[in-house]
Amino acid sequence: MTQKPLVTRPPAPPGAGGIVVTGLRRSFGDVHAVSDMTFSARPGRVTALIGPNGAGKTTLLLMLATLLAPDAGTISVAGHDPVTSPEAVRRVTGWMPDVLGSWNTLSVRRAIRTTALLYGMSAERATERAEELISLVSLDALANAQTRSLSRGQKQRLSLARALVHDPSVLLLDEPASGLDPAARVALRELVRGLARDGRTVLVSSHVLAELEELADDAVFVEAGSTVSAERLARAASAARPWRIRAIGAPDALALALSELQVPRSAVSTIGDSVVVSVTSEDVAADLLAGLVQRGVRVTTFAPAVGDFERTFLDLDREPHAGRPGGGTAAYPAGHDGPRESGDAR
Ligand SMILES: Nc1ncnc2c1ncn2[C@@H]1O[C@H](COP(=O)(O)OP(=O)(O)OP(=O)(O)O)[C@@H](O)[C@H]1O
Repeated sequence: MTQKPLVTRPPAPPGAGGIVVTGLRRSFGDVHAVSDMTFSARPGRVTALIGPNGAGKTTLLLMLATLLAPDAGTISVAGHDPVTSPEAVRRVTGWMPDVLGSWNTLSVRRAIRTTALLYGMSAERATERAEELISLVSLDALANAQTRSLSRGQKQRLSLARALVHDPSVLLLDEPASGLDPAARVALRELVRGLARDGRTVLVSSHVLAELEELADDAVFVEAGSTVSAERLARAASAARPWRIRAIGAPDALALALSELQVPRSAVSTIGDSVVVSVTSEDVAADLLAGLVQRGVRVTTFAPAVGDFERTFLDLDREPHAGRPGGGTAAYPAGHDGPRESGDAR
């Protein structure tokens, strides 16, 4: 498996496609919800927005969606400024809020159709579009159900359908997988990746890092209202990482081989039937695996114990940083250029 490269990039020049944010700030009284955010999200890619509770993710998304004015800084959404050209931004942006505000007594079909009419579609086109989207998000069986009767996961699917009504080139998804069962999560992931493959810019906020690992190409790390610096991300990338090892046969064989390979005892722990070894790089991991196999250890699992996003998130959390507790932003191309690890070690 290929470790995701931890490379930061400067924001694209204003006016370019996708999302470009520079020096963004927004406070609520004394609370600096967004204090210094700078990043870009590129067309054709899914960008994860990662940060602890209260880091400023929703406040950022609201500003991108024209629903909240920044105090300072600049935003470009597909070349448009949400402050000076909110209508242009709304035409190109699909917004899926973390909680769906819907017309409770309308059916799913009518809710989508009404949204399409509000976007200026003809009655005939709005009807067609509602059917297309109902099928896309697999709400066919519930098309005539009142939206108030939907479960949380079904509401999420309706919310996504509404966000897609006008075929936007930029998608802002706030916790899209919240409330979805595993099968619906997989379907959402395929759908969102397909939307990005078609050239859309997708910015997605979620707390479920393992899920973002599967979904996102890039990541923006946010802490206490700011984007995390390239230097801190680079430090986090070079930190030691836990690898999980399982082997068939006598447990002592693995322990003996690790000792022969001079792996310090302090770098080894046991979780259930796995041994977890702290490893500083993929090169070291490759040598370790080769050494174990040479010594006759019958290795069945050898993989990072946590995903790249989760590891970076946890490493950042351990480091002291400026700003309010829990808050910062960073850009982290995740690289979907190789096959992924099976995930059995997550
Ligand atoms: N309208 C508001 N009035 C006052 N404070 C607010 C308002 N909206 C957000 N905040 C505060 O701003 C900070 C950032 O909130 P925000 O909702 O953007 O964080 P978040 O990263 O989306 O959090 P979570 O992951 O928990 O959803 C928090 O301290 C929050 O309490």
